[in-house]
Order: sequence, then structure tokens, then C-alpha cells
Amino acid sequence: MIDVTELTKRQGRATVVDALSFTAAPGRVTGFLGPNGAGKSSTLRMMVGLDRPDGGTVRYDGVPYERLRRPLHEVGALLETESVHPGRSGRSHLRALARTHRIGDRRVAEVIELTGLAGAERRRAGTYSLGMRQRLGIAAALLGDPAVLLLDEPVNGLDPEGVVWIRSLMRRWAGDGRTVLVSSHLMAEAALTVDDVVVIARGRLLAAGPLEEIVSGHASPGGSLEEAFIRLTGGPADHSAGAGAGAGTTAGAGAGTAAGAGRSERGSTR
Ligand SMILES: Nc1ncnc2c1ncn2[C@@H]1O[C@H](COP(=O)(O)OP(=O)(O)OP(=O)(O)O)[C@@H](O)[C@H]1O
Repeated sequence: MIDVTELTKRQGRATVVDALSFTAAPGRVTGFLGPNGAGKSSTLRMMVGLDRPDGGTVRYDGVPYERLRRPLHEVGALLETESVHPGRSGRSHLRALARTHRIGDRRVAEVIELTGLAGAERRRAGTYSLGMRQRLGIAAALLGDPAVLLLDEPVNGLDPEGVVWIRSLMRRWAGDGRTVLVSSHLMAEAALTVDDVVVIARGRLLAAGPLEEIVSGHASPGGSLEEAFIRLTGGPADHSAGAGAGAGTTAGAGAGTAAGAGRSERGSTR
């Protein structure tokens, strides 16, 4: 179980994550949804200790990330297209990472197989397509066979076959009882993949709960997640950060915050 409580991050004078609270449960895929610039990546970075919060906590089964004894085995993360040395092969990148965490070459071979990189693993990573780099990042996240997976826009750069692949991978992980938190601004894709939804804009929680509840509570009868999202945020998911995001948040915050914050204050999304 992931518990994010009152998480806050400031960048200069802007509050990019604003007292954000939500949970993500094992056995479920939780979609972390928001327009561009909503604060999804900033939140995910704080969740794995890459950025220090100005306030609030993130706990995994009650334990803060910094206190996890074997972090790579407990939380795997794909945060952005990993910076991999372009002259290094995918396999040697994974082996180096594995070694620093006392993970053997056998697991490296397994994640290469699992992510469809077999055949390309000896090629220099500099020659990889964006989709292959995404697969390499996912392979790295899987090295420790973690119980929690955090994925920041994992379908970016993937072709349709890759999109289906990552969707079924996430479903399988959740089916195994893992906790999967996946950020996205693609509502049609999210609707096919997630069980639960956390919607944010301007760093604030707008709504959280099971997918069907969010759709039925915020879209017209028979409506879609996309419609619920637009109503909550006041704009389409892929508008650029800036005027649109600001206006959207103001419009959507009233209705959404009450339901979302209430749910998170109870400490559960279900
Ligand atoms: N290092 C930084 N310095 C200054 N501002 C930052 C920094 N990182 C993020 N921001 C700002 O914080 C806000 C949230 O950005 P973030 O990348 O977390 O949003 P996001 O929801 O992941 O958006 P996207 O879908 O576009 O990646 C944006 O306004 C962004 O410009």
C-alpha cells in the first residue's frame, strides 16, 4: 500500500505539489492523471527520494522510502527515459545496475526477455528507439522484482503493439498482487488499464476513487473517463501547462476537491 500524505513541493514561488494526499492499493492499477504541468512527475520523483519534499510524507506499507532496507526490491520506478550511456549496451547497463544491488546476471537475462529486448540487448543503447529505451527503463525497474511499480507516462514513444504490451504487463503485475501507480495524460488509454484513479491539477487533488465511481460521479450518464477528467480539470488532458492548466484547476477544484480530499482523509480510495 502506498500512502501519500500532505505531500508538498515548491519551486521558487510556485507550489507545484500542494498538500497532496492519496493512496494506491496492492492488486490494483492506480492511474495518476493530470494535465501537463499538474505535478505528476514532481510527485513521483519525491516518491523515490529523488527530490526532497517541502512537506508531507510518502510511505510504503508504513515505511518511508529512505528507510526501505532494499529499495530496488521494494519499489521499481520508470521516471523518465532513463539516462543511459549511449555507448553502453542495454545488457551492460542493466548488469551494472544489477551489480550495485547484488542482483545476479540471471535476473538481468529474465528482465531482458520479459521486456522484449532480447536480440537488441547487445546493441549500443545510443542506437535504441524511444520505445526501446522505454523498455530498457522498464527492465531496470523490474530488476529487483519489486512489489510496487511507479511508472511515469510509460506508453510515451511506444508503438500500438508496445502500448498493448505495457497495458497487459501492468494488469499482470496487479494480478500478482503488486501495487502499480501509473501516470498518464491519455484518458482513453488509462480507461482501458486502471482500476482506480487519482486526478490532480496544479499540484492539488481533484478526485480519487475507483474508475467507475469517478466516471459516474463526474461524467454524464454513459460518459467516459475523458469527459469526467475534462469536467474535473476544466480542460483536455494534453493542453499545455500555463494559462489552460491554471484556468482548468480553478474551474474544477470546487467540485473535485470535496470528494477527493474526503476520500483521502479517510485514508483509503475504496
Ligand atoms: N526543477 C524545476 N524547477 C522549476 N519548476 C519545475 C521544476 N520541475 C517541475 N517544475 C514545474 O512544476 C510544475 C509541475 O511539473 P511536473 O513535471 O511535475 O508536471 P507533470 O504533471 O508531470 O506534467 P507533464 O505531464 O507535462 O510531465 C510545472 O509547472 C513545472 O514547470
